Amino acid sequence: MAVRRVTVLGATGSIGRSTAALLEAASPGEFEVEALVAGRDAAGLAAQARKLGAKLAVVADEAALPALREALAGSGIEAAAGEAAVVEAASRPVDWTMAAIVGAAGLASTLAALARGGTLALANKESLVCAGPIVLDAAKASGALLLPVDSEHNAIFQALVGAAPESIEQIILTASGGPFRNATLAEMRAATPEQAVKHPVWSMGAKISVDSASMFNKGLELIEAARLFPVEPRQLGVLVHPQSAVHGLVQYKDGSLLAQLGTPDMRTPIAHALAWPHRMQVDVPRLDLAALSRLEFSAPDPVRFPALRLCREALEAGHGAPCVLNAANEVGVSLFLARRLGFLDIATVVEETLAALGGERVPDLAAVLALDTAARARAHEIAALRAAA
Ligand SMILES: NC(=O)C1=CN([C@@H]2O[C@H](COP(=O)(O)OP(=O)(O)OC[C@H]3O[C@@H](n4cnc5c(N)ncnc54)[C@H](OP(=O)(O)O)[C@@H]3O)[C@@H](O)[C@H]2O)C=CC1
Ligand SMILES: CC(=O)[C@@H](O)[C@H](O)COP(=O)(O)O
Ligand SMILES: [Mn+2]
Repeated sequence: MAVRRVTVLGATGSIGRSTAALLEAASPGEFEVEALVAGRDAAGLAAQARKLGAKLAVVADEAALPALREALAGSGIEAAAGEAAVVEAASRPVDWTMAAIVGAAGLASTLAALARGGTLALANKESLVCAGPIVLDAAKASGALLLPVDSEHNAIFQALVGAAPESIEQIILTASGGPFRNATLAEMRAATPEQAVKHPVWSMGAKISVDSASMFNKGLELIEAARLFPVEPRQLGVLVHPQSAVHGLVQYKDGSLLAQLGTPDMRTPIAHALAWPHRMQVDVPRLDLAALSRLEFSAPDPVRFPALRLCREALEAGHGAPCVLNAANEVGVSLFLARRLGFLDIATVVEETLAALGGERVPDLAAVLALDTAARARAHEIAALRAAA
């Protein structure tokens, strides 16, 4: 088989490291790494670039360039920094790109990779949420193949293969319920960042871990699913499933329910996207159904987890509402992690920012970026008022 060239955006993060582990475990000559991109972790990026024999390593933060250069000295690996360098790295010709930068910060490189063509394995759900039609149009224009890596969407993609849209009755996303699945509202009000990032099942970056705790992750995933799959919002459902063994389900109109199961390890969906349409050997622990013995499912609690309602409202409102919701949530999460906002206030900041700016139109990328900036500013103002109250 011909060598496949790959680029990893967000290489030093949780998804990036899982992707690197698969590339490292592959047979010699199977993959060639073109570029690795990170935010500011120069040491982690350089170590990974050396291990994988990358041609280029890029940090978004220009202040991290001297450290990156020093860490790569003598390796022959090119080093670069800044937002333009990130986009240039994403535009370089490769067969496969992993988009795993966290947040709307990943949008420009996701679009650059799609414009170039090839396969884009998408973990960066925020880019689909804040600019869904623009991302999908970019894939269509270049003929790029967009494969979902988010575990639920990857599962649904697998359960949908070969399905006619009219045969689908419902798509169900499973949710672990996060660290506060059984917490009281009072406990959630007093929640600390340490408690919120302690996910009961998955090992992930801080932002998505907080999103899982608030269930904004599942709400963002509802919007992501509406962008990716040929169904109406009313055909999308969420079930809390604490074991996280079933990742997603498709209910067909003949009564069949198809699901994808596996141990909660992101190497499986990443490998699915890396090998598609084939399968590759992955040495993750196998799901032992007899040991698990029981699979539980329940409806999410709308009172403790208003995020699902807010995300559904933004999805129904369309236009700029998902962009505003995403930006406000990113602000809320970062303030919460910095101990400047209460956990439950994240949803309040999102709701109030949506009420202020959710009706804006976003005809093009410039409008999306302007609305993202405006929503962040408004979310900061709202959060400051809450902190002062
Ligand atoms: N982790 C998981 O299991 C899953 C994650 N996802 C999605 O995948 C994405 C990544 O998540 P995760 O890996 O957990 O996040 P992490 O926080 O672990 O990693 C984020 C990565 O993005 C880089 N980064 C941050 N800001 C920038 C920037 N401005 N420009 C370039 N790179 C940047 C970070 O670099 P640095 O290290 O230098 O800060 C790091 O490499 C998110 O969108 C998340 O929702 C989806 C499903 C599962
Ligand atoms: C692994 C993955 O895809 C995450 O998005 C995961 O779903 C988070 O867990 P929650 O179900 O708790 O949001
Ligand atoms: Mn997910």
